Formats: sequence, structure tokens, C-alpha cells
Amino acid sequence: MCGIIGIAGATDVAAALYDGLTVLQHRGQDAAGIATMDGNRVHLHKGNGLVKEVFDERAMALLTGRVGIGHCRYPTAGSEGSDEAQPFYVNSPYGIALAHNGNLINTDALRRLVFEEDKRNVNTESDSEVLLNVFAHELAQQGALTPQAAVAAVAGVHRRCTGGYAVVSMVLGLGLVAFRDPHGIRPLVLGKRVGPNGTEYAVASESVALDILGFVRERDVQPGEAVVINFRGELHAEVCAAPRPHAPCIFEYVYFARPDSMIENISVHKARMRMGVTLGQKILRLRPDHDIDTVIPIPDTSRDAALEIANVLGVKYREGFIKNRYVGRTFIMPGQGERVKSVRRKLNPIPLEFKDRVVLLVDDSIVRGTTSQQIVQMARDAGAKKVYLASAAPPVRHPNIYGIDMPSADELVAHGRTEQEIETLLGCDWLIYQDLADLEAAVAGPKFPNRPFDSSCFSGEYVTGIEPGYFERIQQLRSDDAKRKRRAP
Ligand SMILES: O=P(O)(O)OC[C@H]1O[C@H](OP(=O)(O)OP(=O)(O)O)[C@H](O)[C@@H]1O
Ligand SMILES: NC(=O)CC[C@H](N)C(=O)O
Ligand SMILES: [Mg+2]
Repeated sequence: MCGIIGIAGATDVAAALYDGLTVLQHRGQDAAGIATMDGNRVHLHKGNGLVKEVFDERAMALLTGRVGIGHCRYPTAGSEGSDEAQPFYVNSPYGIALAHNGNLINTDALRRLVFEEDKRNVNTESDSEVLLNVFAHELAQQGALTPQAAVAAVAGVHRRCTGGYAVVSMVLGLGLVAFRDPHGIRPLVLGKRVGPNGTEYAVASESVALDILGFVRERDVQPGEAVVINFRGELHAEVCAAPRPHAPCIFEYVYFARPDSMIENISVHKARMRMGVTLGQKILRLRPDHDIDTVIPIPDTSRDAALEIANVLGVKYREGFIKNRYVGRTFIMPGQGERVKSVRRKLNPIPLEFKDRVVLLVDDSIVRGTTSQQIVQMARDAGAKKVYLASAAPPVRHPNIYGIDMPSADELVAHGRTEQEIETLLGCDWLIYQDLADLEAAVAGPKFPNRPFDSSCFSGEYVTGIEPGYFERIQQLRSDDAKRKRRAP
């Protein structure tokens, strides 16, 4: 999952883009980049690392201009190399820079067509560079460079690209162009700020980026919509895709997004609390006479749900693991070796919270099982009498192909296993998962109980449809094994 942000401002925007990226850092820790537009020049700086590592004062000083875009990357295609850091730039037509959150699933076919028919070279393995070239080709087919031309080009992207995409781009001579895939799988929110120098707009993966920059959240960019903001700060927005089922990614609410974000008018924090309530109720249903002494969250993301579980069960909530704040998110690290090592470096138990107690550990999700396997053992080593484990999400049994790097079913601890088998593998005394219907209802909330979601990694149902052989191909390309081999010298 990557973080994206675009600003059409009244003064230079690089510093605001930088600040915005730092609050989107949880969405991608591998690479970061900013591109700005100043007159007829695009300035671009990007590289591997966290936002604070990629930019220094000198790099920032060169990023002049009132329109700009930023990206922090968690790769789902190609390699982790710096040449695939974003934004990408093409010089024709006009000069376009683009940053993408999501994953295309027809990249191979598109790449061929872009080369053979559009006569354009894609220089990396990145699906986002393919997307940029499709957009560029479609824009080149239009007449004069107007907001309508940009919308028509985005309509072309919608016709040709399949998968999850939220995109910020800028076109020299026009301004900022942002758009979202026709199913609205990946999030994108629009904000406005009226200041002494005029009206400014920002779009970002999550509303937290708007909050800290003083933009007021206006609305989500609609599925299939293109939003164009020109240099005078005038906004033109149009839905330009044939209607498709709306399917925002449910995993954003489970794990990815920050709790202080609003996505599709749903508070992520509230969604997580409701997940805790429904899971707590399930625990009470299955074990009305449970012997749980304390509920302990596995920091960070599970905290909201864990607190509500404790409330429903009527037992104490205790922080039993202390997180080293200087270690990043484990799940989005590129290699399994690195993930395994970092769990121990990141989390350390407070023994007195475990000693002689029956503890219920709560995680937001169990994906590869890397975290839970080690955590259960740590709890036992710290003296717990019994260790129960609850997951606020159902078993992840299927790949995610729309922007979360879980391409290989074999790497998922729940794939092809019963809950009983997973319990044994993770070494806990009892394992309990949220039911999918409860998760969907918890995220949707009481006001819109039947809202649809992309829950494909739980259900195995893919809203875009899947070409035969696709899973086998991405397994070959993107399994941990394949990535290790690619990285080997
Ligand atoms: O089963 P696994 O493959 O281990 O993946 C799931 C775990 O990874 C994530 O934590 P992460 O450390 O990435 O971030 P967090 O601090 O936000 O919880 C998630 O919150 C789970 O704890
Ligand atoms: N997680 C993402 O959104 C990744 C974007 C893009 N597919 C890349 O690999 O760079
Ligand atoms: Mg976690």
C-alpha cells in the first residue's frame, strides 16, 4: 500500500507535501518521492528510504512550484529498487509526473500494447510506469490541453487498466489531475483550504494528511472520477467510467489506514472499535464462562479493537507489549527474514502483565503468522498460564492483488488450513477469528449496514474478475522466494 498526495496551492507546496508524506509513512516505508511543477519545468527528487531519509534541505530547496505530488512506496510490483520509486515522469505529451497507490492486474498485456501500438517505452517492471504511459498516450490523443482533455484521457485509462488505482498526477501547462479506479478499491480524499492567497486543493490517500496541513476534508474522490485543478485553483471533476460495483478495500480499515482517518465517510477508529465489539460478542457466545484475566493488544494497530473486546468481556485491558517506536511496520517489510527479526526487535513483553494469568492477545489480522507465532511464545516465556489469540479480521486465505503485497497464497498461514490447524501452528491455547459478515457490518456501521467492500483476501471473490493463470504468474514473480532470488547478487 502506498501513500499519495497532491496539492494545487497558492504558494510553493514542497514543504506541505513533505509534511503530508510523513503522516502517510505508515502506508509505505521503502521509498519516497516528490515532484513539483514550476513554469515549464518539472522538479523531481526520489529515492529509497523513509521520507526523512530521502529529503534533505538541499533537495527540498530545488522543489519549487505551486503544484506538486508526493509518494511513499510499499512495492507490489517490480523490485524495491530506487528506479521504481515514484513519482514517475514522462516528457511527452507536455511533461507528466504521476504517483500511484494500488496494483494493476493486466500489466503484462498493457505493457505489450503500450510498446507495440502506442510506441512508448516502459523502462522498469513497475505497473505504475505502465499506467503513466497509458495516461500519457490517451492524453496525446486529445486536442487542446484542457480539463476536458485530461478527463477524456482518464476515461481511456479506465477502459484499458484493470485493478486498484488511486492516482495523483500533474501535467505541465494544465495542473493537478487525480483519479480513482472505477470500483473505488483504493482510497483518495479531496480537501480544500481558503487562505489569503486564494483557494487551494489537496488530494491524499488518507484524510490525516489533509488534517495536519489545514485542509478541510470535502469528500472522497468518487470511483471512476477524475479531478482536475488548474493553476488558477479552478476545479473540474467528472465521473468518466462506466458504473461498476463499488468495492473499497476492507483491509484499509483492518490494518492499513491510520485510526484518525476517515475513508468513505467511515471513521477508521470507529470501524476498529466496532470490530472489537462484534468479536467480543462472539467470544462471549462461544465461551460464556471464559477464564480470561486480561486482554492485551499486539501494538499498534489492534489497540482500538482490543479495548472494546475487554469492555464487552468485562475484563481488564492491559498494555503487555512495549513497542520500539524506532522500528517500522513489520508486515510491509519486503522480505520474510527481515519481518521475522523485526518482530522481536520491535515488541518486548512486560512480564508482570503475563505472570500466572490467562491472557487474550488481540491482533488486527493474522496474515503470514510472523507476528503471532513469536508473540504467543513471548507471552508464554513471560509466564502466562494460558495464551488465547483473537484476530479482529477473519482468516486471510487468498492473495490480495489490488495494492497489498500478499500475492502468494502459500505464504498465508491460513491458506489451506483449518482454524484448528492454525491454532496448533501458532502454538496458542485457543484461536478465535472474526466472522467476515461481522467484519463487513462492523466497518459499514449502523448507518449504511449493507455497504459493499472488496474483501477478496478473506472471501476469494475478486470484483474485477481474474484472467486464467494470473495467480500462478504473480506467485512466480512475487513470492518471497522469487524476491529473495531477485535480490541475490
Ligand atoms: O501475520 P503477520 O504476517 O505477522 O501480519 C500481521 C501483523 O502485521 C501487522 O503489524 P505491523 O507490525 O506491520 O504494524 P502495526 O505496528 O501497525 O501493528 C498487523 O498489525 C499484524 O500485527
Ligand atoms: N502499494 C502500492 O500502492 C504500490 C504501487 C505500485 N504498484 C508499486 O509497486 O510501486
Ligand atoms: Mg501489528
